[in-house]
Amino acid sequence: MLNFRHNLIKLIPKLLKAVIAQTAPVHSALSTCYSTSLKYSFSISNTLQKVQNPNCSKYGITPAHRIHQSQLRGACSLVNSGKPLREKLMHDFELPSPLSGGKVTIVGLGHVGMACAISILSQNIASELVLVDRNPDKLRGETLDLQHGLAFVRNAQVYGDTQYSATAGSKLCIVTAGVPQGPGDSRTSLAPKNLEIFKEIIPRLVKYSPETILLIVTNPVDTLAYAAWKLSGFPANRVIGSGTNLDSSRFRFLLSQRLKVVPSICHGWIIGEHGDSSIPIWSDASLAGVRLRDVDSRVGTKKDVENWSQLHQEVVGSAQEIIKLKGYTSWGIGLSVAALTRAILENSQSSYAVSTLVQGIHDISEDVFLSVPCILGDTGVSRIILQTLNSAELADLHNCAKSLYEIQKSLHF
Ligand SMILES: NC(=O)C1=CN([C@@H]2O[C@H](COP(=O)(O)OP(=O)(O)OC[C@H]3O[C@@H](n4cnc5c(N)ncnc54)[C@H](O)[C@@H]3O)[C@@H](O)[C@H]2O)C=CC1
Ligand SMILES: CC(=O)C(=O)O
Repeated sequence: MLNFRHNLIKLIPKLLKAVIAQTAPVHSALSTCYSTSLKYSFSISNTLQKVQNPNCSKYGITPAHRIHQSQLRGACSLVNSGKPLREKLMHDFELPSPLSGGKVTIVGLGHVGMACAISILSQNIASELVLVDRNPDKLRGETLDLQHGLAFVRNAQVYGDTQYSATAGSKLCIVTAGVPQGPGDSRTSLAPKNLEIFKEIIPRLVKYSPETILLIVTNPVDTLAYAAWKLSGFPANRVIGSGTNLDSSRFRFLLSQRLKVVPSICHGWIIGEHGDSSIPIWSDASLAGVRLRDVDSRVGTKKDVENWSQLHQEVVGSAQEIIKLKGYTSWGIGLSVAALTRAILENSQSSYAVSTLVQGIHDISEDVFLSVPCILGDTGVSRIILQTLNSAELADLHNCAKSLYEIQKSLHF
């Protein structure tokens, strides 16, 4: 590299002569050789692999020194003192692809949207985060606030816009926009209002990112995941509700508290509807692979003297408890969504309880979205795990499907 740079510097007089005498494209190529030789130790060898400009030979430059003009466009500015500082500081050599595959949009910058954003950013999951909200002041404020922390995370771009064109080419669109529950409100009571909001949002996301995956968080999440599926016209694998991933995580936390271990080694699925009628699968609950029911078959049943089933009641009551205490829930769902986002962007093929179209699964006849363990990757839901459910669990799941179907029938999509 050093020898080569030395040789290039020796060529400078010839190059300058050529620059003055010749046409614009050649000028650009040659003056780039000049500035490159003087200013940079950056990848000259890389440049030479791509050299193509045959005109260089006219000026006594050997084929090895030919430099493709397009690779070096902009470097002329380095010899032009009238150019902006940015161009004096840097030569745009090979700009990153605008569509890196890691572009994520979040619509709705309330408590939940921002918790999703900070969880995704701080874990370096997305390379590009686009924030959308209908409130322009909130949008600008939240965007600036996040941008001011970007020096402390791995390279990621964050920008906000009220226009959906900014979301174009998103790999994943997370929707948290909508009316939240107040104390005492049920999730299902939000359905009519949030459906109207979805009628506005979903077609716009689809217009600009027709290949995206939709991850729905707004409540009632199962009904709205169904709505997003209908409104988008997407195949079902590309519409996911955050579902009972949060409920399962709450369950694992509570198990860990009782067992006095960390949540990551406690396993247990909560399936069905996110919220009040969710279903705990006690038969699968385990500590580091040891099933609780293999140790005590009464766990989670009415005969259980230790009352482990209380944990599920606590899961069901969690949201209202937090809403009463702080007004809203945010961190748990933010981290849950970040985990789902990572699985999709990294094509991890890991399993999560998320809301998906379950028609035909476990003999469910209704076209409803409910949570079951799903494998997630870059196609969205790649597989649904067919759990071994006992008759009571199956009956609960069928009841869930029926009640969701009734709610859907009362809505106008
Ligand atoms: N699935 C889950 O596990 C959870 C779901 N949620 C749900 O998430 C939703 C959001 O909750 P929060 O963030 O607490 O509410 P919030 O009121 O703090 O934020 C909602 C945001 O949506 C925006 N918005 C409303 N309509 C919009 C539209 N048409 N276009 C763009 N932006 C719009 C608002 O301007 C606001 O910034 C609620 O439905 C809530 O029930 C909340 C926690 C957990
Ligand atoms: C609000 C809500 O759905 C939750 O935190 O579970």
